[in-house]
Amino acid sequence: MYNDAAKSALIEAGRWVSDKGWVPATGGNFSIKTDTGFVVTASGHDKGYLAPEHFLELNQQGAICKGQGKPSAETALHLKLYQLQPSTECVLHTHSVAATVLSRFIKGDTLAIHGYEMQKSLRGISSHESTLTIAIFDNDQDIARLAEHVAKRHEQEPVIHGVLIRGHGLYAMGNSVAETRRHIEGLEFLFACELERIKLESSL
Ligand SMILES: CSC[C@@H](O)[C@@H](O)C(=O)COP(=O)(O)O
Ligand SMILES: [Zn+2]
Repeated sequence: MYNDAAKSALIEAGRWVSDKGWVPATGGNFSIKTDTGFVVTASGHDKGYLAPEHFLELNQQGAICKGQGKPSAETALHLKLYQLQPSTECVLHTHSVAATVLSRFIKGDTLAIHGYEMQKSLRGISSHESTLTIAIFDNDQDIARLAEHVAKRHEQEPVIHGVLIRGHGLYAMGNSVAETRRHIEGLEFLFACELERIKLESSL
């Protein structure tokens, strides 16, 4: 994808994800692979009101080629996700209430979901009877270290649709912008269902 088209796609994704309430304040960051490297959001902007000047163009190693401001504080995690799954074209990071709370409620390192038809919104899943697993990582302000934890976990169990960062949010990935958006929407629906189920079961 060309840089300008990549920025337009991310501006549109930002409006959509903001309308959903999944990137409050200046939370979230987005990237897309381009023919020369990556485009990533600049740090500290409201992702619902992005404009072309709110992006940096990076080369394949993550060095800045063009753009103003600082690249997202979490750029290293985006780059790691592209490295781990070379078919990944787009990474969108969101801060929904459901992803934030559920990732705190689950004490272990995995969210396991089964029994929901909506699991089929995720690439490669064809039945509600399968178990979808999403890796959960403790939040860390050292993004390079967090990215290394994700890489280590990927060696044991490939990261396919995304990862949860505890008390922080979701990193979703896909082979196109449309697929990444679908993965976010499907996962957010599943997180919300799980939260409702946990609440109901704990009040019985
Ligand atoms: C609202 S604070 C959120 C940030 O700390 C961070 O997690 C985030 O998602 C946005 O960081 P940014 O540097 O703007 O890409
Ligand atoms: Zn974040």
